[in-house]
Amino acid sequence: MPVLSTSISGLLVVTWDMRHDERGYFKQTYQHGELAQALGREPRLRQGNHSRSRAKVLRGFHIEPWDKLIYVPRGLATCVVADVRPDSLTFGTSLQFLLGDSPGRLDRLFIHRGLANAFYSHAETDYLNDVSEEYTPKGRGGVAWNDPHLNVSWPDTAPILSDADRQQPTLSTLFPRHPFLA
Ligand SMILES: Cc1cn([C@H]2C[C@H](O)[C@@H](COP(=O)(O)OP(=O)(O)O[C@H]3O[C@@H](C)C(=O)[C@@H](O)[C@H]3O)O2)c(=O)[nH]c1=O
Repeated sequence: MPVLSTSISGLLVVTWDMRHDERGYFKQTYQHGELAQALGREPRLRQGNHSRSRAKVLRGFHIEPWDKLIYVPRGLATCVVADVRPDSLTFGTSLQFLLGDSPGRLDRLFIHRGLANAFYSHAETDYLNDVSEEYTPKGRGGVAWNDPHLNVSWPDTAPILSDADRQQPTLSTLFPRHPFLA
């Protein structure tokens, strides 16, 4: 089964073998049926996104009302997914993946709506992101990339950030009475 579960429910790693020959390689990046079996429902993909980031860019933790199936076909990115769902048993935990060209992996991550994800580009990096809803700015949120509770060990302490990502709130601001943050 090429779809692996993780310690965070709703976060799946989709991994397929590469077929190499004299021309290069071929690999599948996901298959609808395998994903449906792992999710226990039909995956829904309604929009495809592509961003290119310069080296040292960090696109910070975004919480969005859609599922995401991300892929880094070129470049190298440290991708972090954080559980910021207040009712989740793994609230406040995160998992880190090195995706893209070697030493990164050409895996896809399936990220359920409501989880937060962010990435840092070690080199110029292309980031593909298929999502389950068409874009609307309504309902988008975020968490500070350097939130003290998430305590992510990013490869850079002074990355290039957007204005919005410089101003994202901390978990303590979003959930002031959450018992896990006491
Ligand atoms: C997310 C999105 C943004 N936009 C616009 C809004 C803005 O003008 C411009 C750039 O938006 P942002 O600064 O929010 O882009 P960015 O910081 O790259 O946001 C992305 O971050 C990574 C971590 C993700 O996983 C994505 O889901 C998405 O949240 O593109 C769209 O037109 N459609 C979209 O689906």
